[in-house]
Amino acid sequence: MMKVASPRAQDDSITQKVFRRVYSNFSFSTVDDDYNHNRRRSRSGDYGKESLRKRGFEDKEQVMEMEQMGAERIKTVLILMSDTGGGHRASAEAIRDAFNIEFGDDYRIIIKDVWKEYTGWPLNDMERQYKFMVKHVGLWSVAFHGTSPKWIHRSYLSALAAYYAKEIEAGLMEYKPDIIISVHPLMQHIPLWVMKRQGLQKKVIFVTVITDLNTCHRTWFHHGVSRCYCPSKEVAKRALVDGLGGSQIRVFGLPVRPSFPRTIICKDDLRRELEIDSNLPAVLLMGGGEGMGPVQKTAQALGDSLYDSKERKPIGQLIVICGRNKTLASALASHEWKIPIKIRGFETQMEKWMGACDCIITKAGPGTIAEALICGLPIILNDYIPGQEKGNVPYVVDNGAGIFTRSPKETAKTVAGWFSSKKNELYKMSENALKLAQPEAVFDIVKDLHHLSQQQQQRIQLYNDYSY
Ligand SMILES: CCCCC/C=C\C/C=C\CCCCCCCC(=O)OC[C@H](CO[C@@H]1O[C@H](CO)[C@H](O)[C@H](O)[C@H]1O)OC(=O)CCCCCCC/C=C\C/C=C\CCCCC
Ligand SMILES: O=c1ccn([C@@H]2O[C@H](COP(=O)(O)OP(=O)(O)O)[C@@H](O)[C@H]2O)c(=O)[nH]1
Repeated sequence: MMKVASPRAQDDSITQKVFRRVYSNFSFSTVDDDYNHNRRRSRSGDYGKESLRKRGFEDKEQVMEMEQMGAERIKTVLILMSDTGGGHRASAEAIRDAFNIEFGDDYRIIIKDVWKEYTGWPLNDMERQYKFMVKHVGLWSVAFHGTSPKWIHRSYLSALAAYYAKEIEAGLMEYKPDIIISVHPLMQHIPLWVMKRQGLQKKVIFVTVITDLNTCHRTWFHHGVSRCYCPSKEVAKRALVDGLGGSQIRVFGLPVRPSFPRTIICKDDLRRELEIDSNLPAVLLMGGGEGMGPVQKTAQALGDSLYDSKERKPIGQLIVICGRNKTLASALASHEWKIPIKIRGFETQMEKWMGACDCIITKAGPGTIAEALICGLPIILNDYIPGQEKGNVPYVVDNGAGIFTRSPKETAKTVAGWFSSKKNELYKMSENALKLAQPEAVFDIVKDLHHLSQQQQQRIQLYNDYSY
């Protein structure tokens, strides 16, 4: 039977234990006492081992943690995501990698679907529900637009927050985060609600990194965040309209894994490594992490259009990345092909496959689009999920980085043209793609977060120094 959780009602819950250990500086006190304790510590001005031991902190772990608090201690960053599609994890990993590159061991990064691990239905099952809904696009469209009004999604999410408060607190606090980053549209309201109830809003920095390029859902915008990182001006405008302040909004771009801009290997080397023909132009065909969209029909149409039946030879080659869609991979593998083809499952080094190809065909997933732009790949968008992906189409097409068509035959004809008589068009679009790319976005985001974290540390220091 389900229980309605009340975070402060019970003594010695897991949450309280974790919460105290992390935030009460060993005084096992309330939040207010925590500040008093800091004041006492600050007055003494001494964090040496001996001094701590004299004060009764004999436990080795306690002494080490006390020492860390006085100095620049390692900060913990908790990134909240869900595998509803492949884009949220990709962005989370991008942020983690950029933190590591920029700040080394100064930050400990944890990527988690806290809902999945700690809560119950419907939060712990979002992947399956999302997969089901996007297969029935009409249903998704109703869910997406029907939940757009603030009063609808707010009240539902608040009810879920109250219901799972204890579990979510435990989930968040287990990792002792100094910074929480949400890269998911449904991970603002609930953690912020919990943080507010625990008085943690001033201690833990909470930011949102939006991973949709244009027509994103309004659940992304929450007034309680320290920052809302928007990937484009279009999203920033929406954030402003939704009432976020200018000081909360930053527009750096969509975070893409640093391996994309930083892997500078020439196409020939990549093709050798991936065992792709080095002379024929190559088109990459994919459909996000789940291998969605008209991939099979498009592959078959390309099998015809990239074969010159007069000369009896291929004019191009095809790489299909099916992601987690195993049915698609086996259907393609059982087909007979006249052109060179590679059929792959879920790939972990997408930058290599993109770097080895000359253009890409994909549904309008924001992650794939942002990565393709960095690789200078002209894009054929062959599908989009209604709602959040709709606006990605004009984002690409209006900027001259690609085209949109749902017809597999037209797609195949366009690629054949690009690989034969219309090479200039391909080249021009590649240039436009590179102009639109924002390879440094993820570094700008982590640098800004570092700055925020330093500012917060200074504020705490000031408070400790002057509040007697
Ligand atoms: C008044 C009529 C209401 C009708 C509502 C009917 C059913 C409601 C059921 C579910 C609600 C669906 C939530 C809608 C908000 C979605 C916000 C959003 O943008 O979600 C996108 C993500 C997936 O991320 C996207 O992945 C893409 C790739 O495929 C791409 O990368 C894109 O860039 C990404 O943004 O979708 C989800 O995660 C949805 C998971 C659905 C699981 C439902 C779990 C329910 C929990 C909370 C629902 C919250 C609010 C709903 C309010 C319902 C009120 C009736
Ligand atoms: O085999 C694969 C297929 C996809 N991706 C990555 O999954 C993400 C897909 O995100 P996108 O927003 O395009 O679509 P979604 O999968 O979320 O629908 C991108 O970063 C892809 O590079 C990957 O790493 N390996």
